[in-house]
Amino acid sequence: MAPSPLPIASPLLPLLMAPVAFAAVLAFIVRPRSVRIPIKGRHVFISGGSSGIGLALARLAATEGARVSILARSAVRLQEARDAIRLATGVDVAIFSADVRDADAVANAVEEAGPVDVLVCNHGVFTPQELEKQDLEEVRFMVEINLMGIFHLIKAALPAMKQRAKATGLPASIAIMSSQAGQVGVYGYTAYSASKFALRGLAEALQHEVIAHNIHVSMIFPPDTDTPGFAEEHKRRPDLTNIIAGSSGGMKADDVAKKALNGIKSSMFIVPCNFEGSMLSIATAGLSPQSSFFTALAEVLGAGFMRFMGLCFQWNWFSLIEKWHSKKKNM
Ligand SMILES: NC(=O)C1=CN([C@@H]2O[C@H](COP(=O)(O)OP(=O)(O)OC[C@H]3O[C@@H](n4cnc5c(N)ncnc54)[C@H](OP(=O)(O)O)[C@@H]3O)[C@@H](O)[C@H]2O)C=CC1
Ligand SMILES: CCCCCCCCCCCCCCCC(=O)[C@@H](N)CO
Repeated sequence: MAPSPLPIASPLLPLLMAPVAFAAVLAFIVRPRSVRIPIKGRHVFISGGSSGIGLALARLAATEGARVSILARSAVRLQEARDAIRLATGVDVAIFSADVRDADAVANAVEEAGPVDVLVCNHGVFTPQELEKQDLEEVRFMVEINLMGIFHLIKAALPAMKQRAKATGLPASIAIMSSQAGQVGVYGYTAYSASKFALRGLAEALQHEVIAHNIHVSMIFPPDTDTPGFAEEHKRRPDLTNIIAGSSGGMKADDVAKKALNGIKSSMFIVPCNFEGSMLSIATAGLSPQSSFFTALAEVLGAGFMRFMGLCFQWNWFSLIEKWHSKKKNM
């Protein structure tokens, strides 16, 4: 008679079962539950939709059959964007000229546009400079547009979004454009990084408040992206900002738009855009919501190693800063 395999297996069994049990627990606890957010036939409202990443997103959403509204300050650039999107897709987008710093103007535009299903808060300004050299006016400019402007948009759109989500039974989305400089502070970006980090607190708290209304919040974290805004920024960016931002590979606006829209559709809270961005997102996962089991697993298993990688990057950056200063002294 063959010996029973049980006596050998029994001490090993719990050991083998532990990872499976852990994975099951993780799959059970991830919140909010992931949903698919449809784009076709829905109203997508994009601030800063007349240029760069916002324009690429507007074009993509129009291609996918959404009704698209874009908002920005310059009426001329809005008209040009509308023409370019019509040429590329045959679709007409609605345009709204308003400054996001003006809460009333934003509320009027949002009301005129009609209830929104997917709100993309994408507008933003970036004028890098060492804080000591930067005027407070410029700091205020960035905070007022990049942070307060987002509050104005969300406050204006939320009531009708809630009603619409309830009436249609379809999940809605509020997406916020941050930056990798909103995950790690970067030389030359004191005001910009502050304005972008702040959005994370806003987004995490907001997700708690709107989940019961079937609204999902997404934060998008692009690296340097080839856009008209970036071309302007690049002219005046301090050397060290260029070097440190270069740690993450640059992207095209269309590719960022694709990543962003896919992230929005699968209701991801954190949406990284490139490989470095995925590492950065694991290293800075903190207490953010996570609806993907696989990403949650990568975060839990990768935490220690990614912290180590983060320290290596900081070591590198501080060495570069030190070298840059000693080179300047010798010149
Ligand atoms: N390009 C990059 O390297 C990166 C960009 N980002 C972020 O992505 C977003 C888009 O950037 P990008 O496409 O490069 O920017 P662009 O400068 O190319 O476009 C910015 C858009 O925002 C609008 N906008 C700016 N200020 C206001 C305002 N006060 N009121 C209303 N609309 C406004 C602009 O229109 P108008 O001027 O007519 O108002 C324009 O449509 C920003 O939030 C930026 O911080 C994040 C990481 C990297
Ligand atoms: C585990 C560790 C992972 C490490 C990877 C780190 C890479 C960080 C680089 C920071 C890049 C900041 C770009 C800001 C772009 C931007 O917002 C401006 N162009 C303004 O628009």
